[in-house]
Amino acid sequence: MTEHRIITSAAQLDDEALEASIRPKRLSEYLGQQAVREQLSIYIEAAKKRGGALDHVLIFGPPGLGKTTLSHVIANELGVNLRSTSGPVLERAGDLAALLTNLEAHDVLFVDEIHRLSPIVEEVLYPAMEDFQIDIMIGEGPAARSIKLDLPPFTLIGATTRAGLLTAPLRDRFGIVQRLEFYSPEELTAIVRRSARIMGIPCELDGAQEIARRSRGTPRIANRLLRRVRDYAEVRAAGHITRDAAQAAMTMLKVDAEGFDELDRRLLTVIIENFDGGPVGVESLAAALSEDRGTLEDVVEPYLIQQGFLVRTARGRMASAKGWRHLGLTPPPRQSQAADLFGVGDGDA
Ligand SMILES: Nc1ncnc2c1ncn2[C@@H]1O[C@H](COP(=O)(O)OP(=O)(O)OP(=O)(O)O)[C@@H](O)[C@H]1O
Ligand SMILES: [Mg+2]
Repeated sequence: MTEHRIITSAAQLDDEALEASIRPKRLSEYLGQQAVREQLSIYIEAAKKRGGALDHVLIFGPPGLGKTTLSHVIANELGVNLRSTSGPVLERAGDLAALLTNLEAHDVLFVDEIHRLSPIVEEVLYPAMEDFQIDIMIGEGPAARSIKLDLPPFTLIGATTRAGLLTAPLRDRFGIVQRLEFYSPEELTAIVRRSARIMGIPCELDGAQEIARRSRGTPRIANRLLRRVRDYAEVRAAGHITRDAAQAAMTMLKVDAEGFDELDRRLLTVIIENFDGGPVGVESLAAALSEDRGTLEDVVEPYLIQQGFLVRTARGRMASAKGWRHLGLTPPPRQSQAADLFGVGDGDA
């Protein structure tokens, strides 16, 4: 059911054609993420000056924040090719070896969902990352022997929503680690305006702001909401995205003032009504919502936690006082104290 969420941060098919034209290609078009951009621009320039490959880069953060985009931007800025694959696709050691031996000097190999690499493939990656070498097995049985192959110096860019699931030896081999943060409403406003300009949609500042505020800190959601608001505006508002048109469209889409949709509200409601506001374990919560645990942890919770509607404690999830109030409920005294004052982090709220 998550696939049908208008504000889902997972990629959807109908987005793809438009995405290609909207997706930033240079660092200067990559809005927000100030710290990440500053650091990377220095590392990229230094690598170019040295005439060497950029150090390996690990990018992590919730879905839709721009990990894939940033990887392409890095390759563009370096002026090299990007070869793309993903953890689950690389089933055998040979799959990775084939990719690696086809790289040109200083190319980028992008591995999406790098936390899902199989252990065998990961073993091949270690010497490749460290010494630009791989061991290949030739033949089978008693006659089999392994030969060492030299690789051109390359840059591995790994992306993941779950940095915590990476093995330590893999994590340690990345010289540059960048965490993407949720975007501010101002940054998202700039992203919406840029996308609208590229798509040729007249969009007023307060229309863009309204969309930005409801985008859960996520550019992918901002761009998706923009397209749906455009549809609405074309039919009801002469194609012009104003604040009123944006509000009306999002009311129709059941995206509320905080940018929450049914699933966000259902999650808070279930914690409050079924579990007295928590704490409740993620498994019980997933069962009560008939949702996949991974979806809750990767897609739904991070924004609710970042915005302080939900608190993760050692004993499970709790709705904060803000969470109660969002649903129009009065938080019990215990809730407002425990969750808001002491609940942040792993304390025993
Ligand atoms: N910094 C940014 N500035 C402008 N647009 C952005 C930025 N980051 C992402 N976007 C837009 O958001 C879309 C989603 O980004 P992207 O696909 O890179 O996310 P992701 O982090 O790789 O997500 P996933 O975890 O699902 O793979 C992009 O197609 C792009 O149009
Ligand atoms: Mg991606």
